Amino acid sequence: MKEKEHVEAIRAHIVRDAEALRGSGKPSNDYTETVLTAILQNQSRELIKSHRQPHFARIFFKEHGRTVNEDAYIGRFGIFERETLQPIVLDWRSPIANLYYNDAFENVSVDVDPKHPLTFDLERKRQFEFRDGSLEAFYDSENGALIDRLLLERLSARSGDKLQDIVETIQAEQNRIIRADARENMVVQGVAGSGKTTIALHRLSYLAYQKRNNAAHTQFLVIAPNRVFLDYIANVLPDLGVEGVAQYTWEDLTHHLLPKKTKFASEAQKRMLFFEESDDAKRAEQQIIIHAARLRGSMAFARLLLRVVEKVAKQIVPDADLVLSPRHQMPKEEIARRFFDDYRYEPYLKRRKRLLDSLARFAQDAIKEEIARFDKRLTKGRYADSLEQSAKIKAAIEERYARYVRTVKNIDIYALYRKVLSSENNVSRVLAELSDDLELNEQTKRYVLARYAEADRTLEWEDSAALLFLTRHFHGFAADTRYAHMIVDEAQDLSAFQIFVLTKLSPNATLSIFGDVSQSISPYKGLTSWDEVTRDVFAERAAYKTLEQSYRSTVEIVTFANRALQRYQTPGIPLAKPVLRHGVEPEILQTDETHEVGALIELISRIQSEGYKQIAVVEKTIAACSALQDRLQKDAAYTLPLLSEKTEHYEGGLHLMPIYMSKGLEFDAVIVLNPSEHSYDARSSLHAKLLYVACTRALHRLYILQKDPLTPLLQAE
Ligand SMILES: Nc1ncnc2c1ncn2[C@@H]1O[C@H](COP(=O)(O)OP(=O)(O)OP(=O)(O)O)[C@@H](O)[C@H]1O
Repeated sequence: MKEKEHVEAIRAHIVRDAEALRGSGKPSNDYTETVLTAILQNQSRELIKSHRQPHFARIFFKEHGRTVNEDAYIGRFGIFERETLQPIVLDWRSPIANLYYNDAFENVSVDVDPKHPLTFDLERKRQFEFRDGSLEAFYDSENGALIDRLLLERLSARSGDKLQDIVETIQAEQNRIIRADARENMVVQGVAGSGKTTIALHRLSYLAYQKRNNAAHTQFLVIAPNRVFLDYIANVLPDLGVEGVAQYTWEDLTHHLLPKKTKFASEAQKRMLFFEESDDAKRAEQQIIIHAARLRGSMAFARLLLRVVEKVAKQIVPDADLVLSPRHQMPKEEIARRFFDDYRYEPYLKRRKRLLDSLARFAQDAIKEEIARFDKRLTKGRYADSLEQSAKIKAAIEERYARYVRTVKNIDIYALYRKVLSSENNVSRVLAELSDDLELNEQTKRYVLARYAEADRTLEWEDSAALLFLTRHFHGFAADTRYAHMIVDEAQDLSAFQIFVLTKLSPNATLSIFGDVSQSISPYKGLTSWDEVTRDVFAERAAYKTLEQSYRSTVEIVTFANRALQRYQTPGIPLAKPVLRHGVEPEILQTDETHEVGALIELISRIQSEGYKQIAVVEKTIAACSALQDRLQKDAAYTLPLLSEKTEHYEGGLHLMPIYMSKGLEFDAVIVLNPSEHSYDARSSLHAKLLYVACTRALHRLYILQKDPLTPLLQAE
């Protein structure tokens, strides 16, 4: 059958099937029926989505040991004959679809049945091009070259308003990550634009497909850097057929899990200290702040806290018997047994509550029995005496009970936390594990001790991992945080301790962690290498994978961005390799103070006239952004909307933003404003990384608008 006719035949099937599904499944109180209805509704939604483009590829293959040649169509969603269960189109996530994504053509092993992988030879891959729902053309490839052609075409046509799915062009190295074993934890280090965010979300879709018949195992969590970013990725999961994934920023998750509303200091001031000009005094202060942050984000600190937790837990149970009457006593061993054995699956303060409840029942029984005993001994007519005496018995037991209960210690995790960090011994011990620099350790110790001695000092985000850790042990986490799998994006901004806390969120969850340490641009937090995560958090049991190809930007832009980074390359982390998509060389435009505003407006308008809509104008700091906004308004009545952490919704378009807000996003064109030698110090790896992040946000065009001499960081060597 010709391909066009085949598409129409599939569409006719879709219409029939969707019609049949419409009546099936009804509201019910029965669990099985409810699940079934949800599955049918889901199938119906997928069929409707498939109608426009039922498939995007076809593969021709032969299984080893068999003589027949086979073929299969691959689409976003599987379509099958309902009676015979014969596939018409295979879901891109199905095992056989692996043949399409694999770069080899011969001896490709596929886990159709995980216990017996099958081996195939691939004869051809066919790709289909649909335009506005109509099949325009198809191309065959016997060696993979064609796949590159489609990839280049897709990347050239890409516009960065919202992240999109890439099921047609997933690359082999990305496919291996998407399909990695769900039972395995994974750390992925990928250069800027290597598709980390995209494949993280495709991985969730793949896992959801694998577990599609088991609703209890499809609870997923995505941790992303900010709300703008969550908006940016919002469309991908629904497009990939995954609904209801919990999505949090670290900040939102922290507020959700802590036992009470806690105020954390904003990071604005700290960012100023690092991003504005530095002198020697400021640099010294920065070192101490970085070291104090490392202390609180380290696994050495987590280990110290665990020891503290175990010690404090022992102090909750009094070292004395509960004696309510000569006949009603509970030995301390029994009380400890209840606390440490009977309730061992509960967090400590829940155990404490259960213990107190059980002691209260014991006291009530004691009162009843002692009064009954007294009543039995009474002779007739002494009713008034009896009442009086019963009240006395009750009061005496209650008094003894209350006295005992006062010795069952309660724990305030906030006070405990401050106490831990007000102890010279604790702080010195952890610092000594982190660094041999005695002077720096000493200064940091003094800084930390002074900070935590003050009971009303506002907490910082650096404290959040420890507070969550204490919450978990003493209060427990809310029951709605049971996940099968968690995706952490931009994970270089989290500390090892934060990632460790995430591993403790759900008992059996696994994590896929994506990030790029070359984009660690918050020196006071985050990771500079993955070692502490792979070694201390996962005890070397997480798979470590790297992605080196950069797909987002043109060769010219990636080469330019690499200039900044190559001086400060993290050992073991390679520079980005661009996919062979060429474009226009980045342009460095000269201007001066008087003409800067006019030049910027003119440049924006030139870019827009070329058809680009997603444009970022980036400055180093939020203060510089505000100053520019004012000047544009005053000098030219020009409004340039600002993207900041206060932005609630992101719809794309033209924006001014500090570089740290652009992280994770992408734009058709990026204008970097005045990266001078003054504002981007060639001796600062932080400044180099900031420029790297800024430049790698651009898909097609990069401009530098320069009024002062260009920083050496962006000059050709
Ligand atoms: N296989 C692919 N096919 C088509 N486009 C791709 C592919 N891989 C990545 N891309 C595109 O490359 C761009 C970068 O992807 P993404 O934002 O996921 O990368 P990232 O590694 O998270 O980047 P960064 O760390 O710089 O924020 C996106 O436009 C994405 O659609």
